[in-house]
Amino acid sequence: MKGSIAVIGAGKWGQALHFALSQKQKCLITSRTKRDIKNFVDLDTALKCDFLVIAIPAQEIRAWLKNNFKFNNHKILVASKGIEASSGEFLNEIYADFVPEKNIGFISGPSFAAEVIQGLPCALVLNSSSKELYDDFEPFFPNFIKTYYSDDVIGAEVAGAYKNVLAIASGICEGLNLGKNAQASLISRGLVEMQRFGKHFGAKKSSFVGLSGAGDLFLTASSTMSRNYRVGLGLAENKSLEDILEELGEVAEGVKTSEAIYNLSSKHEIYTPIAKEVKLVLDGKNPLDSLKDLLSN
Ligand SMILES: NC(=O)C1=CN([C@@H]2O[C@H](COP(=O)(O)OP(=O)(O)OC[C@H]3O[C@@H](n4cnc5c(N)ncnc54)[C@H](O)[C@@H]3O)[C@@H](O)[C@H]2O)C=CC1
Ligand SMILES: O=C(CO)COP(=O)(O)O
Repeated sequence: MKGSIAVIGAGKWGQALHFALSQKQKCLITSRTKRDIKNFVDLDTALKCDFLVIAIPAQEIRAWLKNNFKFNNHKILVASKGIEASSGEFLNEIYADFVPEKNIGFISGPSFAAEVIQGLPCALVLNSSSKELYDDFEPFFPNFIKTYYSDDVIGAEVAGAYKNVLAIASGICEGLNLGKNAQASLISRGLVEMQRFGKHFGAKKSSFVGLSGAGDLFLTASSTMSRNYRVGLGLAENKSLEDILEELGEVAEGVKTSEAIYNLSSKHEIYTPIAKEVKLVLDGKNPLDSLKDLLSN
């Protein structure tokens, strides 16, 4: 189907992107389980589209690609934010086994699905080594989403994944009533930390002070609308991770991504104290001890 577009994955973000991409043209959507959404189709029909937007959780992507995907000259935008914990691979590395680099881009920037699905204003960065891919996708987006182009794929990947881990830390800080000073210091130190981590993998500094880095971090690390922030609040209340995730009922990418960052930082000897403490708390360390270790001399 020439010029046709489909969203794969009908979770919160997939549905919000489907809403946005349906404003100017018909947009199909598919998911593992059938949903009562306009223009819902089966996977085979969706895969016949030229343009795909894939919004499935980071840890599921490799298996999904292996079991379901056959490249047919598609142009693809990846909407997920995370790092695969089992391998430590960034999403662009996973997709590289299935899709040529010039055919793929990665969405980043501050964008709660709950606001996008109401048509509220939002700015997104479409990151790809191919400006042509950006030019192809840009006309699909509605007026309420302002899009920017960046070629810093790894910068967007690191920023989008890392901010989820920092949102957990910030939620812990809030839940422990440690105050706004402590929270602001965690968030700003987190920004420096994610930039240091990203630099190691070739990310550009500018991505961290823009929408993909500071923009998404400030949003996610300061709002109960964020699932990752709510994980932090639950940890501060000494709830078990199992209970927190069951209550959430949606993906919180920071949980597995903290493990990936911890392992990558150990392997590459990168100083990432906040991500490390988040991993330790998720493994059972007392949250207050952890925040004390981060915040006191
Ligand atoms: N919700 C939001 O505001 C935003 C989410 N994202 C990212 O988008 C990704 C998806 O998040 P949400 O849609 O919000 O999560 P969600 O928890 O609402 O939905 C996840 C969806 O993925 C599907 N899924 C899970 N495992 C699958 C598998 N093995 N194969 C196929 N489909 C599978 C589920 O059926 C569900 O429809 C995450 O990486 C998240 O970080 C990015 C920006 C905003
Ligand atoms: O990435 C997001 C907003 O940009 C959504 O964050 P959460 O997954 O923490 O809700």
